Amino acid sequence: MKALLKFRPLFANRAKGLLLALALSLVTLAAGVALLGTSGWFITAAALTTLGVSFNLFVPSSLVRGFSFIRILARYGEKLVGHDATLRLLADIRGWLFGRLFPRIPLADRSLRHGDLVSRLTADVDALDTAFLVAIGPIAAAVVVGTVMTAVLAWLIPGAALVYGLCFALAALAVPALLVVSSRRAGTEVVQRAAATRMAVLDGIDGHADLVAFGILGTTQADFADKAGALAAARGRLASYATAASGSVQLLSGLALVSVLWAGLLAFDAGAIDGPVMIGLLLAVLGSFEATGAIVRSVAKLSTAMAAAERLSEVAEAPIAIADPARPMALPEDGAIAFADVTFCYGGNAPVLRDIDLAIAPGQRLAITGPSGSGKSSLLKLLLRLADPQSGRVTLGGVPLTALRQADLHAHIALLSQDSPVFNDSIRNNLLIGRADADDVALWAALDAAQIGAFVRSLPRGLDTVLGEMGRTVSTGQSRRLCLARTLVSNAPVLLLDEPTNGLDRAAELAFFETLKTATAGRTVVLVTHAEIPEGTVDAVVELRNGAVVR
Ligand SMILES: Nc1ncnc2c1ncn2[C@@H]1O[C@H](COP(=O)(O)OP(=O)(O)OP(=O)(O)O)[C@@H](O)[C@H]1O
Repeated sequence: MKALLKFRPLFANRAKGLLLALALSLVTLAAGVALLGTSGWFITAAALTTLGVSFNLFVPSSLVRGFSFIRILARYGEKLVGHDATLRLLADIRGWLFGRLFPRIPLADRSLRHGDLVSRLTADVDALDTAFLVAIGPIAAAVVVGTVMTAVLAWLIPGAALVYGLCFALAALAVPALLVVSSRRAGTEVVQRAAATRMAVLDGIDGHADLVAFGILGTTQADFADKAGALAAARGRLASYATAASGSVQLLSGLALVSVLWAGLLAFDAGAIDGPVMIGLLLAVLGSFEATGAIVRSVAKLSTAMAAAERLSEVAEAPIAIADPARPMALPEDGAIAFADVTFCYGGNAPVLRDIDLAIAPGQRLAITGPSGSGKSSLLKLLLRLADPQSGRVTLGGVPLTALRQADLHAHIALLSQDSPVFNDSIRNNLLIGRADADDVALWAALDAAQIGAFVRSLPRGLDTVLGEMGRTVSTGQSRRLCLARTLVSNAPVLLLDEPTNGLDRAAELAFFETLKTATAGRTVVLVTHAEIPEGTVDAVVELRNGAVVR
C-alpha cells in the first residue's frame, strides 16, 4: 500500500475527474437502492389496494421511472468520466515514469531486462487504474450508502440497524481488508509471473531465427507453456481468495436481510411500521449490498495493483548513476579533450581502463585500436559521460566533464556506437535525429559519405522509405551505414565513431576512409576500429591493450 501511496500526487492531479466519477458512482448506487426500495414499497402497496384501500399510483410509478432513469444516466456518466480520468491518469503515470527512468539508464540493477522494463511500463502501469476505478471509488460510495441505510433503519426499524450496520461494515470494509492482506502474495506472484511470460514472448520473437536454426523451438515453446501455466495457476489462486470473499459477503448480506425481516416483522406486529415500507426497506437493504459485491471483485485486483506499484517504484527510485552538477559550467567552445590518469571499472570489477593519459586536440582525427575487450568502447563511454571514472579526470577545454550539463556535452559530441539502432521510421526522420534542421543536401552528403547514398537513391521512395522495426527491411551493413550517416549529419564538433565500417566490405571501407577527411573536415574525430586504416586517414593512432595505452 505504501508503494501505491507514492503515486498520490499523480492521482491528485486528476482529482477533479476522479471525484466526479466517485460522486456519480454514489448517485448510481443510491438510485439503485432507492429504486429497489420504492419498487418494493410500491408493489406491496399496490397489492394491498385490491383489498379496497385507495392508492395514488402516479407518484410511486414516476418515482420508479425517475430512479431508474437517474441510475442509468449516473452509471453512464460514471463510466465516461471515470474512464476518461483514469486513462489520463495512466498517461500521466507513463510520462512521469519515462521522465524518471531516462536519467537512470543504465540502471544500476543490471539484472533488470528490457522485457521486464517494457512489462513495467505497460502492464504494471495499467494495473494501477484498478486502484481507483474499481477499488477506492466503490468503497467510498459503499461507506456512504451503508451509513445512510443504517440511519434510515435506526429511524424506522431500530431493532435491525445494529446487525445491518455490522454486517455491512464487515462486508464493505473488513472482508475487503482481509482479502487485500491474504491475497497479497498471490497478487505479487501474478504480477511477477505475468512479467516472466511477457519476457518469454519478447525473447522468443527476438531470437526466433536462431531458435529455429538450432532446432530448439519446441523446447522454447514448452518453456513458454510452463510459464503460461504457472501464470494461470497464480491467477487461479488469486481468484480463489476473491471467491471466498464473495461468498462471505453473500453470507453477510443474507444475515442482514434475515435480521431486517425479523426485526421488521416484530415492528409490523407492534404497528410501528406498515407493510409496504417494511418490504421497501428489505429490498433497499438487498440493493445496498450490491456495492459490497463490486468492492470484493475490485479489491481482488488491488493486490496486483500494489505489487505493480512496488515494481514501478523500484524503477522510479533507482539511484541516478550520472547526475548533472548543481551549478553547471559553460561548455568550452573549442577545447582539447584530455584524459588524466583515468582508471575505470564496471561495478566493482577489475579495471577495464588503467592510468589512461590521453590528449586529443581540436580538429584532430585520432584512431584507437587494440584487441577486443581492451577497453576502446569504454573509453568512448567516459568521453560521453555515460559513466564516470573511479579515479582521474576527463576534461574538455580544461573543464571536467562532471562540471558540465549532460545535455550540453551530448550536443557537443555525437556518437556512432557499436549497437546504434535505426528506428521504425523513414530514412529522412532517422537521419534528422542527428540534426533536426538538416536539409536534403546535407542528408545526401552524409549518406554519400557513409557509402549508402547510391542504395537510398535506388529506393522508389528514397529518403521517405520506411525502415521497419529494427531496420528489418535493410541489411545489417546498410542499417549500420544509415546510423553512420546520422552521426555525420550532426553538427557536433566532436564525432566518436565506434567501428564505423562494421558491415562494409573492404572496397566500401576504403571508400569510407577516403571520404572521412572531407566528411568530417574541421571536426574532432575519435575512430575506434579493428580495420586496417589507410595512410593519411587519421593524424594519430593510439593502441590499447588490457585497458592501458601501449602506443
Ligand atoms: N556494461 C558493462 N558491464 C560490465 N562490463 C563491461 C560492460 N561493457 C564492457 N564491459 C567489459 O569491459 C571490458 C572492455 O570492454 P569494451 O567494450 O570497452 O572493449 P572494446 O575494446 O571496445 O572491445 P571490442 O573491440 O570487442 O568492441 C570488457 O572486458 C568487457 O567485458
